[in-house]
Amino acid sequence: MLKKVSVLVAGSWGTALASVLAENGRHVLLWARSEEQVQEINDKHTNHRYVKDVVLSPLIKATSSLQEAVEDADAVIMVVPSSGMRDVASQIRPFLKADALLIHATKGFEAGSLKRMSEVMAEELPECDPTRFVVLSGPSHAEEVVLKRPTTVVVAAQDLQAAEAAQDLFINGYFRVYTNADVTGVEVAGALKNIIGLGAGLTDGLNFGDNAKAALVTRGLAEIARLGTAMGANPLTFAGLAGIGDLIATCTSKHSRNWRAGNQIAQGIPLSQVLNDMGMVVEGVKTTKAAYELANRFEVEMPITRELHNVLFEDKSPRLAAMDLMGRVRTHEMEELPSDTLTNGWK
Ligand SMILES: NC(=O)C1=CN([C@@H]2O[C@H](COP(=O)(O)OP(=O)(O)OC[C@H]3O[C@@H](n4cnc5c(N)ncnc54)[C@H](OP(=O)(O)O)[C@@H]3O)[C@@H](O)[C@H]2O)C=CC1
Ligand SMILES: O=C(CO)COP(=O)(O)O
Repeated sequence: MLKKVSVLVAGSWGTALASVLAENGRHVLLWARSEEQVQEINDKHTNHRYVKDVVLSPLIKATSSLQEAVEDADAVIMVVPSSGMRDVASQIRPFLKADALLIHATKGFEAGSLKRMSEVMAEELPECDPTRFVVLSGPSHAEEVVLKRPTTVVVAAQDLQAAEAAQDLFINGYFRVYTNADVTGVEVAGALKNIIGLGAGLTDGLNFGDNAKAALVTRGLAEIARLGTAMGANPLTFAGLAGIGDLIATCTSKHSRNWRAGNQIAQGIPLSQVLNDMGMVVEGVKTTKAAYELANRFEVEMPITRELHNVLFEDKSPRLAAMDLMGRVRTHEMEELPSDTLTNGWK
């Protein structure tokens, strides 16, 4: 039985996941970095900056002490942005129980090392049992989860028991949790969908229309699956909730910070201003750079990622990027399949 459950940190998604746990009758300890936010959560049961107009369950208690949050915890849910994962993981190392269930819900890679979040956690928490690591991902905007709107996610772990423990912890009538064994696929899909979400915001901002967005999502999925498979993922994972599911949620929703960032860039607002004004994490920007580097490392073709990289970091005009994508050398739709498979239909 998982008695003590903690969530790190009290941003939008951490607060939403804490609310699901509280709905399931769990007492949750939520780590927040500022004393002011801790007081707001404990005294007013709100977290206005990250989840507006929502009254939180009294079962959620906040603390600014990582030690208090993690010591003796049976399950720790890591929801820090990818840029802070290594630092937070190293800070909790002295306090964490070796057999704690460690679930992360972060969508990104570590900049520079290009490591997946579970790899970063494993490096910083060598005493922890790697079979207790779980990733939670899928189409799940915090704004809807805190309103108890029907949502589905997937939890992946090497070990079925760990995945099922995470499933038991979160599942309820509005939050349906599936299991999957493909940790790499679920992490890669969750990170890379944000690039396509940024692209969808750009596409909509340029009024390219529905055909263009359908093309972006479909061809985006093809290049996500191409890189993911090269990194060792099961290609079928990309047809699931962490893949196509989250692409749909991110590319069609105004809740998406990545979509909104792309949309604002299309209006000519500089990237630095977009990120500054958002006041929340936009993982897709750093992930575009990481995926561009991973595509080079694994020698995988990722034309949408490459063009977005050029728009975000090389000052290329989004219209020219779109023209260059449309003008690429003609190819078979399933170009990654072996060449005899590609020609089979014509024999
Ligand atoms: N929002 C959503 O709907 C979903 C988000 N996710 C993923 O969850 C992760 C967190 O995103 P989200 O909660 O939305 O982000 P928010 O922008 O809502 O909140 C960010 C939180 O992270 C804290 N933080 C920022 N930098 C660091 C750091 N270096 N170390 C520790 N904590 C830090 C902030 O603290 P402070 O306030 O003190 O600055 C804040 O609590 C991302 O990877 C995102 O992709 C996944 C699914 C859904
Ligand atoms: O991952 C998410 C929904 O599944 C949230 O997306 P954004 O980070 O773009 O808001």
